[in-house]
Amino acid sequence: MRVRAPAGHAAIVLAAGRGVRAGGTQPKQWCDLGSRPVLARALDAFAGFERVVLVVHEDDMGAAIAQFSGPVTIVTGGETRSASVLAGLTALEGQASHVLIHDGARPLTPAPVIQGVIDALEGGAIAAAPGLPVSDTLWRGEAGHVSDITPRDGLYRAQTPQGFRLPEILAAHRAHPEGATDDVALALKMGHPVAITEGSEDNLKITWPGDFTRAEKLLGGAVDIRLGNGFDVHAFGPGDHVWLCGVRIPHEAGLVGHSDADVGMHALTDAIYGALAEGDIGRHFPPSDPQWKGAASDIFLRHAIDLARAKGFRLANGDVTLICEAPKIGPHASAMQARLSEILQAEADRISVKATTSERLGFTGRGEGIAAIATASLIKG
Ligand SMILES: Nc1ccn([C@@H]2O[C@H](COP(=O)(O)OP(=O)(O)OP(=O)(O)O)[C@@H](O)[C@H]2O)c(=O)n1
Ligand SMILES: C[C@](O)(CO)[C@H](O)COP(=O)(O)O
Repeated sequence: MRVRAPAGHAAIVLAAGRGVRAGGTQPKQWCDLGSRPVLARALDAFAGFERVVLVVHEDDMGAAIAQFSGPVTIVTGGETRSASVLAGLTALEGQASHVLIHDGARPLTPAPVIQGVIDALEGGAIAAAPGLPVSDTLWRGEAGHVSDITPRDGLYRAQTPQGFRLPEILAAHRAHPEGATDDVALALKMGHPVAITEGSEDNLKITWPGDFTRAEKLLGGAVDIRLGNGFDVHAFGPGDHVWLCGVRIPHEAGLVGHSDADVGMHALTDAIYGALAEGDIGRHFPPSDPQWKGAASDIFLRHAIDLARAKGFRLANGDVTLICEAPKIGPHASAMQARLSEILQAEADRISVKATTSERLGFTGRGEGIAAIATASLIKG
């Protein structure tokens, strides 16, 4: 489900905290969760909003501009969460009717949670925020012992995004510079009713070190993995070298093809297109088009990986098998691996190049040409 953000609704994503409780060498929102920063994931949820204000610590301004500028307005936060919210609200003053205020430390907010807040505001609520009814018994503890039981009826765990009419929540923050642990508290101090919308257990806030493991488990359940295969053949013809996986190898014959006939790179390119359900090289670079005559095949491979990235995927690994009697591939395999990993901008240990003969059987066995098969796996996120 995609969030439907109405015109006039803006979002503030808070990322100016230092994440002391989570520990680590950098604030939690800048740490990777499933290979993307927590903060990038938090921002993704608001991609459908016209205006998004990202509030960061002054020390992180450079990194924020490098990674997120463009659709997002970036401002410097304050000493406390409330001070950071006020910085975000001030940047939006007069520019939106409603605002959703979200913790940048909540990377997995399901779309229905955000939509529920929007719907309540659209329905006329001044303020609305997601909560989860408390389901455990609540103790008060003193010196390691239970001293009292707090009745849990009517108690909720508050989540974000918390949504408000912008003028009202801005006035609330200005009237209460002492702040509060959330924005609902300030709306209540101003006497505004706050509608409770449906929260989600998946909408966790990374607070403690163990929360990363919980979030990774949740993410793992939703991971989108694609596999593709590719197969290609080129016949030998006149020449004194072949191109295989981007490496020029002297040989007693050349390979015949419209491009440079790099059979290994073609198979890997088709594997990536296959994983994306995007056809094959012929669809993107028609052999009938004279501009690809003699082309270096890295053009095709770069196009395939760029397409994968544009669709939000990254290469998990690629594996190419060349099938021929000659030339011998072994002495060149690591150069091929290095060249492919350079083109794909992937670590070398994600790229494999190997070879086999066909035991002198068939067209490869008779030395009439070279075949290649390849597999590529892509992961979203
Ligand atoms: N001065 C602050 C403090 C907090 N936040 C943001 O508010 C959200 C919720 O705060 P919390 O989980 O408490 O984050 P930290 O303050 O970073 O954590 P800690 O208290 O452990 O240092 C986070 O996205 C955090 O970056 C902020 O923008 N400005
Ligand atoms: C706003 C909040 O996420 C709602 O649960 C929470 O109050 C923030 O708590 P913090 O630990 O003070 O950041």
